[in-house]
Amino acid sequence: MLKDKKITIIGAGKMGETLASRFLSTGTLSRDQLFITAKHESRVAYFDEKFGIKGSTDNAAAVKNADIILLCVKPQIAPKVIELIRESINQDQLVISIMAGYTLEQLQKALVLPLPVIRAMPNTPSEIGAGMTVLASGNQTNGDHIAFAKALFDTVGETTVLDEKYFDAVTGLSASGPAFIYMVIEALAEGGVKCGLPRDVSTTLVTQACLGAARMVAETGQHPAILKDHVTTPAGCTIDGLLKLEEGGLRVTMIKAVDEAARRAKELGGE
Ligand SMILES: NC(=O)C1=CN([C@@H]2O[C@H](COP(=O)(O)OP(=O)(O)OC[C@H]3O[C@@H](n4cnc5c(N)ncnc54)[C@H](OP(=O)(O)O)[C@@H]3O)[C@@H](O)[C@H]2O)C=CC1
Ligand SMILES: O=C(O)[C@@H]1CCC=N1
Repeated sequence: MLKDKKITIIGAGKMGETLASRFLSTGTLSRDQLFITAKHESRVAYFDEKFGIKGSTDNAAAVKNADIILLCVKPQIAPKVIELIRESINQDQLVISIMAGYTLEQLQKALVLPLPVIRAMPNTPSEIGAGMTVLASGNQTNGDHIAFAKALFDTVGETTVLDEKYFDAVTGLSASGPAFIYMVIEALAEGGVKCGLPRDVSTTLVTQACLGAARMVAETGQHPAILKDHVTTPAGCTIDGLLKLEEGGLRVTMIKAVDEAARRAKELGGE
């Protein structure tokens, strides 16, 4: 489906690189199908050296021959960047934005022409094909546009389509979530070190505990609370650890972390 499509990534930073490298490594796209832009020439040169993907700092020229334009700049500079490209885009092209907080309505207004637009919210585990992407589409899109977006993001992990009203929550949980989990992994590994484990062993053990626990939730379909109860032997050791987590307010803190990230995501679109 994507074999003859040309894709321009506007703003090839961390996420642009994550997506491009996966598109290439899975054979979904060839380097000739990809083009990138960045602010600095050094970043453009980096993409050429590392992936053989050509690029430039000229956003308007970069979108002209693309079938799909993937907007990966920060939401704060979206109005400026869209103003640069909008006169070079036509209705045969599909615009996909991964920008946090920047709504389909804002995107459509900034582009002026009624163009097919899709919002996508991926996350960094996309780099290894373990990503999660949520899609929402604008009112000019048809089934083909959604199928293209799905085919693209299916190569980086799981994909689902949701109403746009959920996007700030999706951003706070699914896109920011990996950072929260890395912090948990880091902290638990420190716990192992505190108890005398070598650091590398500690990190391996906590990583496997996280992978195993995540797979248990995904594959057994059981509620996490039930799975937690299976670990927690009466008068055993786990309950003492859980008590410390409750004393430290882990659950409240986690809920607030997602809520705060979602609140900030919403705010980003208006800056
Ligand atoms: N990081 C994440 O986990 C996720 C991020 N997102 C969204 O992805 C987007 C990018 O985030 P991220 O990759 O982390 O950010 P980065 O800061 O790594 O990337 C932004 C890129 O934009 C480029 N850029 C800046 N100004 C311009 C310009 N005028 N024209 C063209 N390119 C420009 C920068 O170029 P240069 O390198 O030359 O400075 C940089 O490469 C954001 O909108 C974010 O909300 C969505 C989901 C997850
Ligand atoms: O922190 C951010 O703003 C971006 C969007 C979601 C994940 N990273």
